[in-house]
Amino acid sequence: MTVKYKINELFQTIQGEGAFTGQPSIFIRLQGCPVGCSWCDTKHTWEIDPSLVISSTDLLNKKQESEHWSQLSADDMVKLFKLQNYSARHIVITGGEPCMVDLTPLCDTFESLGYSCQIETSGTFEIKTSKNCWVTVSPKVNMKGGYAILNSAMQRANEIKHPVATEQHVDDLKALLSEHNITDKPIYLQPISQKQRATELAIQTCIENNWRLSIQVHKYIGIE
Ligand SMILES: C[S@@+](CC[C@H](N)C(=O)[O-])C[C@H]1O[C@@H](n2cnc3c(N)ncnc32)[C@H](O)[C@@H]1O
Ligand SMILES: Nc1nc2[nH]cc(C(=O)O)c2c(=O)[nH]1
Ligand code: SF4
Ligand SMILES: [Mg+2]
Repeated sequence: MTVKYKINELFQTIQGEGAFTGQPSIFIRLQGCPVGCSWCDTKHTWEIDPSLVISSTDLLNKKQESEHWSQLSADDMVKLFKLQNYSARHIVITGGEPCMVDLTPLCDTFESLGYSCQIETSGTFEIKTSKNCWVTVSPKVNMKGGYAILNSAMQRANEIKHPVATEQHVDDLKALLSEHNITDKPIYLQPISQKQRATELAIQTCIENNWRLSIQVHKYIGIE
């Protein structure tokens, strides 16, 4: 049976975060996340309301963020890329929390067509994806949903991208890296909600630890 995914948004833009910043990318945003980060910038993806299903045409025509979602297979999505004349060759699967479902069939389909894949995940669900998929883990410590970071997610990560606003967030990250024995992965700090204090803290902490800064470039230049 063909797997269908719950999709909140599908659009083409420039990756604004982490190691692939600047890369033209097709974004696929899955519906549903139980993790409950108080500062989450995509709260419209949290609930899966069966009464809010829309067609793929309405999905592509969304003018603003909403809790509406479409049910699409990998092949449906490829047809939409063609319909939209997307030229990006990199696909970012985000959410919501994409790792609540098995992403392997999705990434396999895309990779068989020559696309490269990346997922953005909180590290609180087992990561099921293709071997070559680039995995960005943005670990979520002590969030309302009560989920824990999985060691398997920390080990699978190709990069760790940690949102920060306070010293506590930095301490949480250091403890996590030490607990999971992470010594050789690229670490990015991402200031929460473009706040000046958070940005200053991230800059200072990156310099002290030889980590990298990820500012959400798309928000500064006003693209999706
Ligand atoms: C919206 S999440 C979706 C994917 C997944 N649930 C996760 O948390 O990684 C995508 C990225 O945005 C980051 N993020 C969410 N809200 C943010 C905010 N207000 N400021 C900075 N980064 C934020 C997350 O930490 C994550 O790296
Ligand atoms: N341009 C752009 N880059 C992004 N990188 C990660 C995003 C996300 O919401 O997961 C995101 C997003 O929403 N837009
Ligand atoms: S895990 Fe990701 S999508 Fe879920 S609440 Fe946190 S930032 Fe938002
Ligand atoms: Mg975003």
